[in-house]
Amino acid sequence: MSSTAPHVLVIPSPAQGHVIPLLEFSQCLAKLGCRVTFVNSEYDLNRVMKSLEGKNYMDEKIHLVSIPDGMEPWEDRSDFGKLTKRFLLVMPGKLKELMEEMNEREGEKIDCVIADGIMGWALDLAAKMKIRRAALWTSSAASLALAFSIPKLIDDGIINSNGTPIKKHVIQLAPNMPAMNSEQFFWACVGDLPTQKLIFDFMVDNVKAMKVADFLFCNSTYDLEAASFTMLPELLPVGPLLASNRLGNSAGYYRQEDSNCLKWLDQQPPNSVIYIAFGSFTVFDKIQFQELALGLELCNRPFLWVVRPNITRDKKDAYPEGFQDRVATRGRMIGWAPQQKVLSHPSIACFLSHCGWNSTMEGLSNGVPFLCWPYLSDQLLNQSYICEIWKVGLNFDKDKSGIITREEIKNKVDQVLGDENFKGRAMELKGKALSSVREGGSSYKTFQNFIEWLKS
Ligand SMILES: O=c1ccn([C@@H]2O[C@H](COP(=O)(O)OP(=O)(O)O[C@H]3O[C@H](CO)[C@@H](O)[C@H](O)[C@H]3O)[C@@H](O)[C@H]2O)c(=O)[nH]1
Repeated sequence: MSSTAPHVLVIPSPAQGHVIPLLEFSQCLAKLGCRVTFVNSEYDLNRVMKSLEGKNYMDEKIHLVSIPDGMEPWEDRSDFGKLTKRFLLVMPGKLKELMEEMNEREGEKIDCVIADGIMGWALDLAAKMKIRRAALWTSSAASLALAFSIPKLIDDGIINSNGTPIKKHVIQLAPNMPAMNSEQFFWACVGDLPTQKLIFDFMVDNVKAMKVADFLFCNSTYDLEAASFTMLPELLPVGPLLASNRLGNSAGYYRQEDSNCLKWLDQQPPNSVIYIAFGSFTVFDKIQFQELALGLELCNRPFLWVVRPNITRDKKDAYPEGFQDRVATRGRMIGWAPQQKVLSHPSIACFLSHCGWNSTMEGLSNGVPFLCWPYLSDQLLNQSYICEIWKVGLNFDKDKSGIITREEIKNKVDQVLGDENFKGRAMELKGKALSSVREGGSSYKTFQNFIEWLKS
C-alpha cells in the first residue's frame, strides 16, 4: 500500500440499502488507487464480516472499522426513526475521536471524508476539522431534487414547516420528471407523525450539509434522469454502482447469500423466472404475505423468492398450508440472494420488487422488466419512474380491503411478460445505464475527475 495514495474515510448510514452502494463506491476508489477507511456501526460490521467469511470480495486497500450506533446489540434496528435518533447521539462524538486518532497516526491522515447524503453531520464534522468532503446520495436524483426543493414547497403552501403535506397535491418539479403526490413525499410516508418530523428535520440538515460539500454524487446517470440532473447542476452521476462494472463481487451484506440459487437458475429456461425481492426493510402482514404466495402459485411459472427471516411479523407458519409442497418443483424461497448476480442471469424474466433505488438500478442495468410493489419512502417515486417515465413495468392495484390479490398478481405478471415492449424498453435502458460507466461515459468521467482532485 503506497502511503502517497489518497486516504479517504467513507461513512454510510447504518442501513443495508446504504452500506452496499457506499462500499461499492469504495471498491471503485480502491481500484483507482485510493486507500479507504470504511466506517460501519459495530453491529453492522459484525454482520458484514460474517457474510464475508471465506470470501475474497474486498479490495485489500479497504480497511473496515466501526463505531457504536447507540443501540444495544439485542435491540431491533428495523425502526429507522428510532435508530436515527439513537445514532445521532453517539456517532458524531465517536467519529470525531476516530478521525482525530487517525490524523495523528503516521501515514493515516484523512484526505477526504465521503459521507452518505443522509449522514450530513459527518460532512459538518469534516468541515469543522478542515477536511475536504464529498457526499453520495444513494437514491434517485429526482428524490434529491425534491429534498432540495423543501423551502419552495413550504413557500408554495404544499407542506408546513414540519414537512407535513397541507393538502393533497400532485406536483411535477420539471417536465419529464415523475409526478409526485405530496402525501407520498419520502419523509411523509415513514412511520407516525413524530417520526416523519424527525426524518424531515434530519433531511433539512442533510440538505444543508450536502449543498456545501466539495462534491455531490448520485448513484444514477444523466441518461436515466436527465431532467433531475438539470435541476441540480452540482450533482454528478457515479451510477450504476454495480460490482459487475469492476468484475468483482458485491460486499457489505448483512446476511449470508444463498449462492446455490444460481445453480438452480442455471436449470431454468431462459427468460422464465419471476424474481421476487423486497430489499432489506419491508415487512408484510400475514394476510398479504399469504396472498402473494398464492399469487405466485397461480402464475404457474418458475419463481425465486427472497423471504428474509424477518419479512413477516408472524415468524411461524407464514406460508399458506401446503404451499411449499405444491410449488416445490418450480419455486424456490431463500433467505438472501446474491441479487446483482441473480438479476444478470439469463433465466430471469421479470423482477417483482419493492422498488428500493438500488434494486431499481440493478434491474434496469440488466434489462429486466419490473412489477412494482413499493412499501415506503422513495420507493413510490421510483415506481412512478418505472411505470410512467421509463415504462418498463407495471404497478399493482389494491382491492377494496387494501390487499393486492392473487388474481391481480397473476394478471400483471401475465401482462408484463406477454408484452415484448416492456423487455424492449428495458433493454434500451440497460444500454444507456451501462454506457455511463464505460470509458468516456459520464459516471466514468466523474470518478476520473474526483481521483484527480483527491490527488491535487
Ligand atoms: O436477497 C437480497 C435482497 C437485496 N439485496 C441487495 O440489497 C440492496 C437493497 O437495496 P434497495 O433495493 O435500495 O432496498 P432497501 O434495502 O429497502 O434500501 C433502502 O435504501 C435505498 C437507497 O437509499 C432506498 O431507495 C430504499 O427505499 C430504502 O428502503 C440491493 O443492493 C440488493 O441487491 C441482495 O443482495 N439480496
